[in-house]
Amino acid sequence: MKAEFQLARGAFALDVALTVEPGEVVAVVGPNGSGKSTLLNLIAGLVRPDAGHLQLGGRDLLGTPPHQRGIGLLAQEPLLFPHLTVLANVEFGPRAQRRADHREIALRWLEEVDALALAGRRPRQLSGGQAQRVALARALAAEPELMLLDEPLTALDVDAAPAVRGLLRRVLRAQNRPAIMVTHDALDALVLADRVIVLEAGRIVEQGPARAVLTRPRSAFAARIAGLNLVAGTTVEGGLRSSAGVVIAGLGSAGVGEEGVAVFSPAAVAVHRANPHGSPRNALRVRLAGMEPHGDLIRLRADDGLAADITPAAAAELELEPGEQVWFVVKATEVGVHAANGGV
Ligand SMILES: Nc1ncnc2c1ncn2[C@@H]1O[C@H](COP(=O)(O)OP(=O)(O)OP(=O)(O)O)[C@@H](O)[C@H]1O
Repeated sequence: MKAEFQLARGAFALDVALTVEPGEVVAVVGPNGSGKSTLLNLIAGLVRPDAGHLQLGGRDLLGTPPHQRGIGLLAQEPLLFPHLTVLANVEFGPRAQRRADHREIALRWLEEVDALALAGRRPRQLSGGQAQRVALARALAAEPELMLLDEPLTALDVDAAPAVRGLLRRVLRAQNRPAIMVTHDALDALVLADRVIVLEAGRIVEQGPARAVLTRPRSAFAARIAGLNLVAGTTVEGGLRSSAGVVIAGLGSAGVGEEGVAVFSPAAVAVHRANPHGSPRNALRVRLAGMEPHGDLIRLRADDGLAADITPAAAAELELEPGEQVWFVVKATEVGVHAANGGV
């Protein structure tokens, strides 16, 4: 997909050029009002730009109405047709395209999203996570050339989100169709996207591989949503082996032997001068590179990029100096281990 849009609407102006390669998943992040929804709506054909162009699979789409663009949308809410069964919902797209094999297509996609057993139910008989899986199957059954995802996990509760995130990752990766996802969640960007684009006031201010943008953010917004500790490596039973060979115990649904990432918040890190032997925690030996104020806390930065947020009192007590070796200690229950995409 290749797009360029200019749009002025009162005080808001959008000016964006964007190319998404086949099979590539791009996450769009940015502050409220930066134009993320407007960008998705321009691509979907729900908003018309003042100028620009949009090419998808060799077709020029700007004059094409939304339903003929071959673009699928997964919104925050599943928006299933309440009076139709799950199967009929998923069959809707291929039926509208007069595909003789609409039933087979629908069953295949329901199977793909682990929802075959739900085929005979009505949407009101589904949990939030089940409904979102069915909505994904419905979008993909129409075989769109491009998928748009608008905060697809936001409406799910914390128990349902990991399974749907894992499913999205599997399904999006298995596809050759490009996808663009708006999200406010650094983890979604990291796990699902190859590339992250940061939008501010209608313009792209930063873009790059998800891990690079989230660990070395250059824009203020990326810095705000990022700030997570990320350790790349290979998933092992109960954790991840970093590329430096250190095993970090954590929780997650990733399989074993996958390219992955361990994620934890700087606030979950305790800092010790000596190795707290015998503790059932992860202890990572690091060299301090710097210290800076971070809200009411002090952020310690290690030379491998890891960060720890500790109170000024704790920092004073430790009498830390840059260049010193210390231990960053974090409980396994505070570490998420995820299979990861792009640039990890
Ligand atoms: N229908 C509309 N008419 C006029 N202005 C609009 C309309 N919809 C959005 N805007 C304005 O356009 C700008 C971009 O809004 P948009 O919804 O695209 O941002 P967003 O990044 O998706 O924000 P959020 O994260 O809050 O969803 C905002 O200044 C908003 O007030």
